[in-house]
Amino acid sequence: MGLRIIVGADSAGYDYKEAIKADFEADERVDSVVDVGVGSGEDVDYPHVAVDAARKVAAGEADRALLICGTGMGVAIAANKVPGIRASVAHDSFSVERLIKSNNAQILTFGQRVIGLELARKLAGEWLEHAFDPTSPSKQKVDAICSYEPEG
Ligand SMILES: O=C[C@H](O)[C@H](O)COP(=O)(O)O
Repeated sequence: MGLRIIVGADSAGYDYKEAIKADFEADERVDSVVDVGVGSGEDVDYPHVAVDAARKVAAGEADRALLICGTGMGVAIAANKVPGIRASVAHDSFSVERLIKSNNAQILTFGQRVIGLELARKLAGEWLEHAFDPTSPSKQKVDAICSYEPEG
């Protein structure tokens, strides 16, 4: 079974979001792609898009989200406000891999003003390959992160 992915961006990340969304839609490793915006010409502040996407992931409506803003930092900071979500910017191959394999993060973020489009597309493709191994030594560290979540 393929991945259910959410994509989202503010206006500073719109172009990359559209390009990578098209890549995902053509990728057999992806079962579904849901776009939470922004749309063309739309201007929504990045925290609202990021939290919308993160809430959907936390609710189990998708497996992962890829969020894009100018730097990737704002959407990551906002997404991490949602309980249960682990999100980070990663602009290199090793970090993208470890974000899944070490941190079991559900949300990857990019900065359109920071990396080139072709690198972003390549990293997004690599991201689909990685899976968290719950028998790995990383599991107890992720569990420790989760132990600091506020009581629900
Ligand atoms: O982290 C924030 C993003 O980069 C956003 O796209 C731009 O935010 P700013 O307009 O506040 O710099």
